[in-house]
Amino acid sequence: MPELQTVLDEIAAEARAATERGKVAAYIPELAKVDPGQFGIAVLTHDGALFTAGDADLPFSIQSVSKVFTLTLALGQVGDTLWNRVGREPSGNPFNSIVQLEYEHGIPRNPLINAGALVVTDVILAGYKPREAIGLILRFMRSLADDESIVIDMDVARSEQETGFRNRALANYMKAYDNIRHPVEMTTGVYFHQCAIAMSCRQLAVAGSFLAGQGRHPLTGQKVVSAERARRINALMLTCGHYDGSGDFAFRVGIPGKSGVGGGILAIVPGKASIAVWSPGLNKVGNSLLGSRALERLARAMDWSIFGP
Ligand SMILES: NC(=O)CC[C@H](N)C(=O)O
Repeated sequence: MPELQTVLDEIAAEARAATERGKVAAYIPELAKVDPGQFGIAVLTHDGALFTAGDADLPFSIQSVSKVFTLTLALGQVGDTLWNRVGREPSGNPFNSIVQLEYEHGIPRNPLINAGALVVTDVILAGYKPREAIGLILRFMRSLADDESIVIDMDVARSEQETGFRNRALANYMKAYDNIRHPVEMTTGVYFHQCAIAMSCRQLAVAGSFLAGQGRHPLTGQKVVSAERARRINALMLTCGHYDGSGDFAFRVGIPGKSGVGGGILAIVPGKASIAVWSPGLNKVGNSLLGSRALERLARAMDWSIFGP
């Protein structure tokens, strides 16, 4: 087995030299300003050792990677009753698709597409003011990353607030089926802020590590969720975490992963490691182009695919 640090250094060097880098998300104007030349990667192994390469300490907009963490929070609040309001099947559709909702009567396919994540956020919002729910989510991220310096990028939140008509459409549609219980502006407002949390690869790899450790955080020792819940969240990440690119990601990389349009991906090697990679340029289905490639290369080099060598 090669040295992990050597593999990461090679991957970062290749990424730096890559000419084809994908396209940054432009539908959120603030994200369109991000320099596509950046690349970072961080790996936290099960024994608590951290390895990084490239721009691993630069904060980026975590966007839909936040959906894994809000799902964890919502399951903690309402348990399996969550599944009355959201499904557990891959969508085979783009992350912001609205068509399926009509066929399926306002119940989103899974919690990792926008419609499902809006329901999850609506669940978290119960009993709180929007500001309190945003604080709850941010504190959860800080405690998991063991880092109080994590903040929300308010320019990104505002930018999405100003342009997020599609997400409002999804929320309104589900509200017609009583699957959004708060005013649409409240639920979407909290959702835009959770997406605008800024974190580095290092912080994200640490934050997600409980999913690699059967629910226990390797650095803080905290039991975040049961082993069963960690396993199930990983299963959802594998089948749904890359939208209509989930099959291809499983085929190429072979581990649970969750991407965001900021170009970040959190990937989990159960029992072995938590990985965060970031490169802002996206492929056609909205997943980080170089990030996906880096994970493919890393999983192969370290023999990390859950499907075998
Ligand atoms: N795939 C994503 O990262 C999408 C998140 C983004 N905030 C949106 O709702 O459009």
